Amino acid sequence: MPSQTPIIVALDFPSRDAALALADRLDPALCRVKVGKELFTRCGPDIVEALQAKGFEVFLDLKFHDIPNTTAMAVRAAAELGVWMVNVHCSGGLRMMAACREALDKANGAKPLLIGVTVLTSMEQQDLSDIGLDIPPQQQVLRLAGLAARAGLDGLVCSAQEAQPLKAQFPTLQLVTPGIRPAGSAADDQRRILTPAEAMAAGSDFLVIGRPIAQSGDPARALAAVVAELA
Ligand SMILES: O=c1ccn([C@@H]2O[C@H](COP(=O)(O)O)[C@@H](O)[C@H]2O)c(=O)[nH]1
Repeated sequence: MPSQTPIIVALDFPSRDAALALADRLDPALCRVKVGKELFTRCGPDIVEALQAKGFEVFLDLKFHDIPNTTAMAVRAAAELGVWMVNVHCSGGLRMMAACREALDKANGAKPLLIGVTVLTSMEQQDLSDIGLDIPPQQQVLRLAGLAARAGLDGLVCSAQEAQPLKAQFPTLQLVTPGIRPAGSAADDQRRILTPAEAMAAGSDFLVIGRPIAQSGDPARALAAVVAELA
């Protein structure tokens, strides 16, 4: 049965053994898991299958960003892996996102949620200025969200700091929010952060949490604390 939890634990590890060791300490009823660039590049599709065999729904977080045909075929390949969620960069543009939507709509079998990455949660105003975007992160997020909605995407990756205005303008889009930090946790390289409870109150649908759980001495306890915070 599909899980109802909003929590997605990022398995950012360099090996299959390390990722599966953490998965074994987590309960698929309490969280989904995310396979990102490091783990997938080292282990390939096998790691997705191994996590699914343990009962986890998998968010394949490869943030595809390429020309429309290449990205659409990558999204279709992800669907064939049976992942629950897949994502592309909204800055790949409207035609690229629309091509991904069309590829998934034409695919047979279960379709993953198709999510657009807006502005990375590690970025702040200065980072945007550095790449020639002299506007606040929230303005760029809202602009990209409009494109994602036009392309028919199912949701967005954004900071929970933008969840309120996004939900007001795009109520049907699912908001997937990394940059979640329980009170007292280190921000690490994240810049636009909120606590789990703040994020849910702002309108997040899914919370992506990596290091605060994965690098804690007791991941099961760290996950239970987030579950309790949201109860
Ligand atoms: O804007 C984004 C998009 C993706 N991520 C990913 O989420 C996790 C966050 O991990 P933490 O250890 O909780 O910081 C990580 O896998 C990122 O690749 C993101 O942080 N921000």
